Amino acid sequence: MRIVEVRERTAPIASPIANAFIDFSKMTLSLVAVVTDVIRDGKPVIGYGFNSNGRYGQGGLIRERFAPRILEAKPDDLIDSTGENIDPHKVWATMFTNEKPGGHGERSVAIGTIDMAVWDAVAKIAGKPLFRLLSERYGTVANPKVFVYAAGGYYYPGKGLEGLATEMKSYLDRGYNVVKMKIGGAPLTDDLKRIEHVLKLLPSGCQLAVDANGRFDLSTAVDYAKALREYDLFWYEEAGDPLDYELQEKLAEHYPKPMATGENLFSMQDARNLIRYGGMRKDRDWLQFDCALSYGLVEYLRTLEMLKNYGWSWTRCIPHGGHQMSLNIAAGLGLGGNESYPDLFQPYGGFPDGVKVENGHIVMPELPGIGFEGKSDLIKEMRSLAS
Ligand SMILES: O=C([O-])CC(=O)C(=O)O
Ligand SMILES: [Mg+2]
Repeated sequence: MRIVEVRERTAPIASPIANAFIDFSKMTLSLVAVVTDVIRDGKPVIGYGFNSNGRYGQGGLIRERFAPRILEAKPDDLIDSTGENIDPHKVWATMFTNEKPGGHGERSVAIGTIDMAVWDAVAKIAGKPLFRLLSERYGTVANPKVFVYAAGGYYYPGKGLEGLATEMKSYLDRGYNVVKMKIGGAPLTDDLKRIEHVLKLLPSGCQLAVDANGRFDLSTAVDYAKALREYDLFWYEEAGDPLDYELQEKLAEHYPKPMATGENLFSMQDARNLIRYGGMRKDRDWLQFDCALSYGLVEYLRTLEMLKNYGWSWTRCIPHGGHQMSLNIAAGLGLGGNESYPDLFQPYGGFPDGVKVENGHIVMPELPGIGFEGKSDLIKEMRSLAS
């Protein structure tokens, strides 16, 4: 068996929203199809992948470096010991040929996108949902019930407090019990009004998380911490620059409640620096590393191993990105849950058709691969790339 083609298309996911650092008016992503010569139900197995929002499409890197390396490799160098399936670790090593360590840049996004498509193909060839394949391979107990929270609450031109309240209420109406909103794009006093407006409408048992998208210096992060610690927030996310581990560590002195970060750490080594030097507390803080931005599941497995070695439970991981790949990892390997964008970045985010959120959880359907075939608007886009 062999990989016969790797296709990429850069697609828009633009919207007028803004967080504290960027707007999404020109946002794109890469959609990838990995075409194999394995036939299932009379058709070649094709794996699909895409990168998470926030880092733009990676067509240049994929076309110039990573797809050619896969296609130039000897087919036997990419398959596993059964001879009947692709070995994602070997594909990863092939993509990483002649790449220096460190300075990860955005090649981690390009590789992560192809890696997603490879795992989709591997699970389809095995004829099972990816989360079942992962639990079998890595000795974990699969749990198809996954915690999900609703992310949104962006700064929208013209959207006042009422617009924010309507949005948050609509997430609660759809079964979520944790909702997330942006902070740091307005002065502290305005953000506190926005937060209090949302807190007022949350029924008991529901919680709010806030996300500053790396906007603050230490003193602003501390000012926010002093105000935010008066509330009962689900978490205070990405207060300062994602690579400023000292800021994160010092902030903990002022914020005894849960914090979250990690979506902009793109390698096991960066994640390890956060664990070593960021003062993150394994009894309450949350880790948001997103495989689709950070070299894929092959690297995420290394990150999970690192966490285990530092005594962190995988249940402290709730990845960024809101894609079905991380849902499978959560269900298969026992993460704490996954992000979800009920109304944003469609058709890429979300769940297979018919999957409902109940009391903040979804149940994974038993679809082969990652499950993209179960989401009709998404698979239509994907098939249009492959055909
Ligand atoms: O606004 C963004 O870049 C997305 C983000 O931080 C999140 O989903 O946590
Ligand atoms: Mg975030």
